[in-house]
Amino acid sequence: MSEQRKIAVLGAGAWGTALAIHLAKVGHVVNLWSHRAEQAEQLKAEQENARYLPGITLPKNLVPTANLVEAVSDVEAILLVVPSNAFREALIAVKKVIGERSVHIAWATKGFEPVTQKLLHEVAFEVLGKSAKVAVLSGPTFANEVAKGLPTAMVSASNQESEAQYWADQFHYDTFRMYTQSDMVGVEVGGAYKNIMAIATGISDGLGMGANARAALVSRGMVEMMRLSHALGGQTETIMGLAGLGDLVLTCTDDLSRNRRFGFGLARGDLSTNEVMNEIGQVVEGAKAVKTVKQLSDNLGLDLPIMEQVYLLVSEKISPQQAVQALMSRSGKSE
Ligand SMILES: NC(=O)c1ccc[n+]([C@@H]2O[C@H](COP(=O)([O-])OP(=O)(O)OC[C@H]3O[C@@H](n4cnc5c(N)ncnc54)[C@H](O)[C@@H]3O)[C@@H](O)[C@H]2O)c1
Ligand SMILES: O=P(O)(O)OC[C@H](O)CO
Repeated sequence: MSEQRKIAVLGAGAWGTALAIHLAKVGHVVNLWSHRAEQAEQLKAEQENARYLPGITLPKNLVPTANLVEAVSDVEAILLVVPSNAFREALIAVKKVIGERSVHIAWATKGFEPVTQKLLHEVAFEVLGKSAKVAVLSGPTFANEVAKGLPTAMVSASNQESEAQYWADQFHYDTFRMYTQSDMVGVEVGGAYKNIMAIATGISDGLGMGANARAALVSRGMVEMMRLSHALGGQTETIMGLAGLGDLVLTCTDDLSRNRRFGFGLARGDLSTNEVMNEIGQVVEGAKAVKTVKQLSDNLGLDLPIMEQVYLLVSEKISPQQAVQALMSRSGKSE
């Protein structure tokens, strides 16, 4: 292990808790912040996050708290794992506490800022300043598997090589590999777009469209991801890696994915978008991301047909059958 560090993880949902468990297992001292006081108390009393990761004991060197000042004031690194819509608010609160102190900051949130359509590194630079030490952590990672210590690989991306390496060093473990990257745009587009494609494959599988259709959605979904990444300044090769193809395959093919299950729910055709969301009871980032990407796509004049149908379906403008019909009736073209 690298030297023992004191690290704060902000956000005590499934992913924040799993990452905090991992960092504690590596040997770091970890403060896990929840924005709900009763949840922090429950985590302390039960040594378990019963709602999000039942049956997994929290290590002793993981300290739950609902006090943000307590959580971040004497740590050398902060990892944000709040939903994308709460990202800016959480970062502003952090900035107020740390002031000009130099702290390593990263996030494992996947998505765009819904109101501004910005990628999260753009939000981070706005709040913290262009020279801030920041990184984004992404890749094919179900919280439950990381919390159980199953083998996992991720990427740590930063415009400063030393920052990407810092986070890779803190996470490295015999069950965990963290690759470094410099393409924050590509990594963030991959993490946000795969959720939209997971909704699409959930719908397709929910309708019983078969394995051929699922494979077609995954590969054409990757082409859409590349188009958006390229248009926003990301590199095509990044999309071939863990944060693109890797996460696309994971989320589109396994029912642990909430976005995929959300698609299944929509395919039933008898529930509203909100009703399906409530049934899932956890963050479904793809439902927010598809609205952002639709606006970006219109502004940039991109051809993203699968995203377009997911958008119409999530917005309750068409039925699942109409979405399939629209995709299958498109004119032929070269691959
Ligand atoms: N669960 C996974 O396997 C996984 C893996 C990789 C990335 N992610 C990403 O991590 C992010 C968080 O997902 P999750 O799985 O932990 O979600 P979750 O639904 O399990 O939990 C969300 C957490 O966010 C908290 N929260 C809600 N509003 C908040 C606010 N305003 N301020 C602070 N906290 C707030 C909730 O109390 C809850 O603890 C998402 O962007 C998700 O895409 C999740
Ligand atoms: O459960 P999902 O669909 O939010 O996916 C979780 C992770 O992002 C998978 O990498």
